[in-house]
Amino acid sequence: MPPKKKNEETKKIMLGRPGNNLKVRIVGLPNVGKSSFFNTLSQTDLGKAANFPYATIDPEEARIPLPDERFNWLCELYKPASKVPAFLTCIDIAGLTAGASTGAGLGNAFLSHVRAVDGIFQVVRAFDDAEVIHVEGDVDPLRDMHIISTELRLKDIEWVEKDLERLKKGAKALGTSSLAAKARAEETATVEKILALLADGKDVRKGNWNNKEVEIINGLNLLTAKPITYLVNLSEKDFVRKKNKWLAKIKGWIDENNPGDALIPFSVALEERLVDMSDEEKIAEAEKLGLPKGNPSALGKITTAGYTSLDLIRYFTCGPDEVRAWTVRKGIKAPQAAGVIHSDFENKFVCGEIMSYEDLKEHGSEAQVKAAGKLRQQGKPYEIVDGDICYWKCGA
Ligand SMILES: Nc1ncnc2c1ncn2[C@@H]1O[C@H](COP(=O)(O)OP(=O)(O)OP(=O)(O)O)[C@@H](O)[C@H]1O
Ligand SMILES: [Mg+2]
Repeated sequence: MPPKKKNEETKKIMLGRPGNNLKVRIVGLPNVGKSSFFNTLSQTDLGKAANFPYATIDPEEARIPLPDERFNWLCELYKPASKVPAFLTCIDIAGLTAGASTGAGLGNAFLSHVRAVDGIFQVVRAFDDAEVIHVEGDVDPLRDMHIISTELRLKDIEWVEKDLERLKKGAKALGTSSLAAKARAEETATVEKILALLADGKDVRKGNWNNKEVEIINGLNLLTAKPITYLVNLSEKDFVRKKNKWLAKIKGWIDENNPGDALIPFSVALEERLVDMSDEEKIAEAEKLGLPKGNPSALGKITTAGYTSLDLIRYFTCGPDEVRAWTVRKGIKAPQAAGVIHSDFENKFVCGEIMSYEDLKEHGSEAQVKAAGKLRQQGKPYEIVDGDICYWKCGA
């Protein structure tokens, strides 16, 4: 008989911190449009956009509601007193310059800010505007991407080298035979593997890791393990005509260096004009510009991409008082998902009454979903599916 597949192999641990309140940080060179982007995203002037490098010094944080048709539909159905959509927490930051890993610009403080988040929105400047100073002298997104990627990697190398030193020092005291010594040797081998990958110019999230290695990587909280969504900031004109001399090259750079990372072209200049418009005005604007019917803003797409890059999904709780989306990490089990609402729901978890969004949409009401036998009682082992509608039951 072939050996049974171990549970461990079928269930892959994810890179990154566990948890449901994950954050992305906007990263990029100075003066590429980060704060202006952040402002439009949060519809506030928190980011202090200004036409000079390093206009942003203190990080600013905003919670960005996720566009969500399922949520809108549920609100229509339940007509609740309170509506709470899913959010992505997004933070603005000062610009990063070449040499940051060794302390240039606002170097080390900057990199420690990046360490504190889970994902990265990297704003890449591809708009020409002589009025807006470029710290490197001219517009060259590939050079800029190379600078950021190098700084993040150099910082990781420094971090990993320190850890390796620590491991080697401790190893002597442990001797060779104990269990602890064996574990230490395994950890050292993994850290050496990480270092080799980084030294080869690759980002940690692009490596091939088994679960044990992922746990060690997660413990190190490395910068290049965090997912990146590349946001290419175009002039409004280029965004509208979907043409820019850099776009194909940027795509090529990502394919070569970080295959699979999302690339989203947008225009901060256009977003700034749209931000004060009503929905109808935005649709009219799209028509005027010759863009596809609907809202011409890329912000919804960007927020969704950031959320997805963090492996986040959401479930809903619905009733006349409130329709609410709860963000959880993919792979989460029912009790932990319930615990996002209240720790008692997790500690005294009994079961969940769960239906899928699709079933509710098909049958039109909870009662009919129940009549169709599709409202199910789920126990502790149940893994939440994106779009589940849950009602938790817990003991006294
Ligand atoms: N697509 C665009 N077209 C034209 N100008 C733009 C575009 N995007 C941003 N700008 C302009 O670039 C300037 C710098 O923007 P912003 O302050 O947002 O940059 P930043 O990346 O936050 O800079 P810092 O690193 O200094 O905080 C602003 O004057 C802004 O209006
Ligand atoms: Mg700024």
